[in-house]
Amino acid sequence: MSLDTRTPFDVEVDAAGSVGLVAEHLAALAEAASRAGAYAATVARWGAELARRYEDGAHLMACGNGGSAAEAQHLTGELVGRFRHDRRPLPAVALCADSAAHTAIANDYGFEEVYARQVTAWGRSGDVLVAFSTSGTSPNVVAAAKAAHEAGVTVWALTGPGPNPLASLADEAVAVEAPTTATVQEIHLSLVHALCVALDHALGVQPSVA
Ligand SMILES: O=C(CO)[C@@H](O)[C@H](O)[C@H](O)[C@H](O)COP(=O)(O)O
Repeated sequence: MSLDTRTPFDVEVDAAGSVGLVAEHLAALAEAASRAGAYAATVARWGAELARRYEDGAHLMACGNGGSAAEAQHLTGELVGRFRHDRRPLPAVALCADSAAHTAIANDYGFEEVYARQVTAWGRSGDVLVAFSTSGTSPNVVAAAKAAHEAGVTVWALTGPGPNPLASLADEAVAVEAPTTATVQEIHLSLVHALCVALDHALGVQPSVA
């Protein structure tokens, strides 16, 4: 076992050495965010469309890998729970969250099928699949989009720079122009919140009066 012999002073020096890298990361985010207004019209339309579909009894599914799996769960958490203001729970499922189904499908049919099979199980005409992939090439997310179309489910994709296979396959896509996976993910998270803003507006959700 090796002991860390650094003093608190050394650690401060190390931290100072990374300040430039941190600032660079944040500058890339600010730069990407400054261009994200270009996605506003699409996300606002998705919010209004989702509200209309929820009124008709539709469901939302979301999927992605790694950080994008977390984005998928973040979105469905906002919908089943709430965003800024109290409202009824909205039906939404993150397909990455069922570990038993996920591992069984991966084990028995292959990893590419983990989302497609769940989309086929749950998806009904009029539902929406929100598919996250920073590369737009993840085979399991692309397969989910194909399965969605076979089931009459609308696909909205959030990806990194286009063109990419998922964006091309989706009914509509926001292909975020950003230099790294991390920055694309950070803009995707903002767009998840923006979608909730648009949805709640379309549903007429108001701050509750205390
Ligand atoms: O979060 C990160 C990197 O920031 C990683 O976990 C990343 O999400 C994974 O490498 C994913 O497998 C990438 O897949 P995708 O976004 O290209 O579909």
